Amino acid sequence: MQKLAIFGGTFDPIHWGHLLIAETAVDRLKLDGVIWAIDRCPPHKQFSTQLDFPYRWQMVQLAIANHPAFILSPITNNSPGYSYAIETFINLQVVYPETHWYWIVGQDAFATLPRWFGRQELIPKCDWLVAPRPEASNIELELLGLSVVEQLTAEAIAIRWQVLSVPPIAISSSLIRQYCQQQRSIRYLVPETVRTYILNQQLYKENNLTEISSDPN
Ligand SMILES: Nc1ncnc2c1ncn2[C@@H]1O[C@H](COP(=O)(O)OP(=O)(O)OP(=O)(O)O)[C@@H](O)[C@H]1O
Ligand SMILES: O=C(O)c1ccc[n+]([C@@H]2O[C@H](COP(=O)([O-])O)[C@@H](O)[C@H]2O)c1
Repeated sequence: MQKLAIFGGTFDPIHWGHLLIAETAVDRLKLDGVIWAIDRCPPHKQFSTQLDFPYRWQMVQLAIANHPAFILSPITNNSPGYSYAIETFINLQVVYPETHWYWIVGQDAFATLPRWFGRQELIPKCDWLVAPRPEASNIELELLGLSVVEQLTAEAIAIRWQVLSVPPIAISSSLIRQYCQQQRSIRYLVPETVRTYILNQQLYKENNLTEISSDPN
């Protein structure tokens, strides 16, 4: 049976931290692939603040090009409204049957897991790989794990999770958006193809979003 991990996120924009997490998962868990699932409309973030989906999709595509184990999710037509992880999972299960599933989350997303929509169905079906945020200590992560397990146990949800040991990397999408707004360099924070795309499209410069034609739908 093949082993696939889903890496879900807003990816606004994708950065080297994301790529290193996914690479570490492939390497450590001997995965056959990582599926990059971009949330069209994340339920926990204000929709109006996201860069339009086609831009984020295009940047992920550029960043993962030529990596044999990285797959851009074929599910791009999330139904109207919020993008829920459970929907992504159900759709991917149809495309990839006979799969042992993993789900990659950063520590901050892991902390919200006990509130995810459809968690009763989703959580037991995946092995959860948790990437620590660089500022977190081992003790903090352990305590977080205990808290998440306790909250889920109260709802009779069983979870299998483990820490994904990633070299700490203090890059976030918000840092990159901030640097762009301040006209600071983002070289070496994102892949060069992504940096060029951001510059050419003049992204993250407040109120200057334009239509592009690469929407996969
Ligand atoms: N540097 C990092 N270390 C560990 N996990 C990370 C890191 N950057 C992102 N993640 C995780 O990757 C997933 C997708 O992240 P997301 O697309 O929201 O990027 P982000 O950098 O966290 O964005 P923002 O700064 O806008 O919150 C989330 O589970 C998040 O916790
Ligand atoms: O489905 C939900 O209810 C839900 C609520 C909050 C976050 N998530 C997931 O959390 C992951 C990280 O999301 P983000 O937007 O913080 O990058 C991604 O896989 C989302 O699908 C999912």
